[in-house]
Amino acid sequence: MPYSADLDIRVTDSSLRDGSHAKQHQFTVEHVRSVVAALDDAGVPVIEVTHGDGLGGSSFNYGFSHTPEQELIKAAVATATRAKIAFLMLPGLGIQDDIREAADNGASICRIATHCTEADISIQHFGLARELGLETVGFLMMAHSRPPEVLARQARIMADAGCECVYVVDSAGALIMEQTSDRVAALVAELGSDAQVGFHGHENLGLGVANSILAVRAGALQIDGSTRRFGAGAGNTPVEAFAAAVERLGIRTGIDTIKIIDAAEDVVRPIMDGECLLDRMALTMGYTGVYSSFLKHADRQAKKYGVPGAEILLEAGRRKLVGGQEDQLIEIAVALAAKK
Ligand SMILES: C[C@H](O)CC(=O)C(=O)O
Ligand SMILES: [Mn+2]
Repeated sequence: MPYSADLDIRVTDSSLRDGSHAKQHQFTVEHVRSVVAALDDAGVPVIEVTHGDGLGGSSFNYGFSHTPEQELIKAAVATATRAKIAFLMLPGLGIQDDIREAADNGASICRIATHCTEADISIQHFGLARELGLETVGFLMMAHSRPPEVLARQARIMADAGCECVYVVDSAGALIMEQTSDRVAALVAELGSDAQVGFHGHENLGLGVANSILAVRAGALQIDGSTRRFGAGAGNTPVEAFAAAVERLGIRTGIDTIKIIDAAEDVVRPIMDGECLLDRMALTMGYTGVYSSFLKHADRQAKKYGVPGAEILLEAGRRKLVGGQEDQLIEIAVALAAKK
């Protein structure tokens, strides 16, 4: 079933939210204006703008923002001519008043993320978002860590709470091909016409585009990516590569492929601190199933304690850490330093 009369699927660009991790949350109003203008002109229908860890993420644990995220949201809304502006929130980090403020500032899509076994903590937030007239999206994070039937039950909780599209979120970039499509298919079967299904990929095993195409074939109607892969870990599914590939497959996204290729090179790349690399650290995360947002935290602790960052991540994988347990990376680094 197509997404709408003129789109087969809808793409959300997350470079101004997932890319916030790679930028250590140092986005300025100017960065937001330039990226939103370019993506909007290229026909990207949804652009997500928030601290990497969502509303309220600016903190000692996750990293302080350069500019308050509500200012960034306002700048995005003022710049976009066609694109809708989305924001992310993790219940417990952000609070309900943050959702109200983002709605007042003109954002129109509320994306609520929970660990993939904790959907019940999103119920009141979806209720509020719907009351405010916002479109709703749910994120089941670290989706590689649970089988399709568990995710489907969690998706049902979100849909019943008012979520209009539940995403399989491959936070660790650890899903491989059919592991993606089986999860998406399970959600599609569970939700039927009650809610759409989406997929959010990371590139830690280099499979973002392939996994996203398989997600579409399994029935996903919304796909996330980041232009120039500007996201946590090795980054997200590159929007420009995905747009090019699916255009060749006859799948309509509404994105002008040449314009988004240009935006990646001329607008997004210059504001990145560096490319999001498929290097030892990122591969370790994909291989062992570690939350992509841990990359910069592990990097910092590795430097501080003089221990290998990849070893911190390996231990994080052994411990099966989830988002919110960033402080354990410090403990791991201290223990590794003591062993040395
Ligand atoms: C808060 C996380 O960065 C959300 C996300 O993009 C993911 O889990 O992946
Ligand atoms: Mn992500």
